[in-house]
Amino acid sequence: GAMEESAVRRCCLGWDFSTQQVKVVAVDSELNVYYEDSVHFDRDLPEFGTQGGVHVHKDRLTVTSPVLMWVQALDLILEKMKASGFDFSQVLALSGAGQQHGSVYWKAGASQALMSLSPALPLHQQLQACFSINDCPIWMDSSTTAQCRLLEAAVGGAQALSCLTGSRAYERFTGNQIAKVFQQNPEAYSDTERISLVSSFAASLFLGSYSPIDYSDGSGMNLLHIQEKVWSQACLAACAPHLEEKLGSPVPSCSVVGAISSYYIQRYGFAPGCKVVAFTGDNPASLAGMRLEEGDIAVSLGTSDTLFLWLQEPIPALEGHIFCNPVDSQHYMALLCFKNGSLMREKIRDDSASCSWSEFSKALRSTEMGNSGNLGFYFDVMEITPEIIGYHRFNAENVEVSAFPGDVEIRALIEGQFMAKRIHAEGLGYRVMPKTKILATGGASHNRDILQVLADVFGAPVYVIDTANSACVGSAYRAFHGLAGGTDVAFSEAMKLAPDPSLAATPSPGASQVYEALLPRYAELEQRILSQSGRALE
Ligand SMILES: O=C(CO)[C@@H](O)[C@H](O)CF
Repeated sequence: GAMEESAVRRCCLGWDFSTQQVKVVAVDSELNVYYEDSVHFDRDLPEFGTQGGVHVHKDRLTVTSPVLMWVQALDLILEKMKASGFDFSQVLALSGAGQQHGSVYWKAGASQALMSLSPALPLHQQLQACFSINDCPIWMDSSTTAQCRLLEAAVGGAQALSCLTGSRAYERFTGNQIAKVFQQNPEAYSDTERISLVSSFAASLFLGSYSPIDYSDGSGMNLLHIQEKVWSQACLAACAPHLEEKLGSPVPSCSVVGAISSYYIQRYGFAPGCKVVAFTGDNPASLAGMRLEEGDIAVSLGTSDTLFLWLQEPIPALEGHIFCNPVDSQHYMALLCFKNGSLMREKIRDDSASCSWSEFSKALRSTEMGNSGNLGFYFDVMEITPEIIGYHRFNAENVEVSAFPGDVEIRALIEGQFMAKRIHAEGLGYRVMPKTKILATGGASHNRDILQVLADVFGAPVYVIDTANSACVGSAYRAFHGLAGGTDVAFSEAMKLAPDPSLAATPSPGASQVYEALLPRYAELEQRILSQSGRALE
């Protein structure tokens, strides 16, 4: 009735400034998502001429996005929300996410403009002259290989940099991008009073002043000492001069960084006490949205497969990325990317299951766990984890063979993909625990027979979750967590009202015996293939 409709619906907002769009969700105090909206850069802001939200430059290595497009997208989405009658006065707090690694360069004097925004005007008209670089480097850029080599050399090599910052040097990581800006555009660099990540840039828009960089997204820069949670002086010095003063000090990801700027109170009707909780990277925010807990692992089965790990004691390596954990600042998270994901599964489905997923599933059901000792490695494109390409099949005696029968091939592909995931996750310090849950998402997570193999290989139950808005939802959850007291309250405690994921598969009896025997063989054969290709670990 009328009372319910008009009843106070306190909420938190979760934002996502991603590569292709700005998205927002409203989550009520029972942790239900009841509103969402989005602005797509290509479709809604065509004057910027982006494709997929980005500009790929002629050198095909440099990839940027216009910062004023992100600013204008926020104007648009707030106008859309206002036009739809969204009641901003009910927003208790907001947080958000940004595509990782991208960097925003605020021009000297910009903080004045941020602090004195006129509520009569949209943001983009007032921030036009606030950026020393208008085309921001983003995660798809791969033009900084030289800067990566210099940074690794400056700290004693790739493994040393990984121990210090959680990753070897990667072209997209922000420190290397800042180094390139300093080297190629020194005037712009010296005219820069503040450098933000996309996440802390977005938070700054809501704050009306510069928001600090959070530990978790800051871990994606090759600059933050992830154990000490301070900028590494050696990394800063190797990238650019006077960098620390342009970055400001990093903060725990659950920090309340301030109250919303009066600009939003006057222009949109936000409540004066609305809090801003530090924004973070889209992947850390997704970990929060999936409500990953200690011992859990999230497997996103997409074009490439991505693992989200919760780590207590990370083992930095030359593959994968370790970040400070966004919801527990004493712990860590890791990302591991496996490039041969669904495209590889579809290829084997076409070649060995006559293009049919039901034939594919039948083959999995008609073959035994362990595949009678047959093992396969299937990489149509150069794999990232580890760097292997091609098909490699071995029989129970570890003899390489050129082919398997169709159904053996199908099980060898799926068992191999999941054994690789477990082996490389454990290489970063992940350990399956009695309370471990595997959260599966993405296309292949709709195939129950594939999930059964996942449960068997890990010896843990598999749950299916929907992660369509996970970065936004995770940001709204983090806003509630920040409101509830952040570091003093366990995130899982703040999340106890959220809906539970649905159980999809539990390990078959005898699974752990089968894979405890197979996993070391798989690891050994992987090393054999690597050494034959001259890429084995020393
Ligand atoms: O580079 C990445 C993570 O390291 C991507 O997932 C970006 O965060 C996507 F925005």
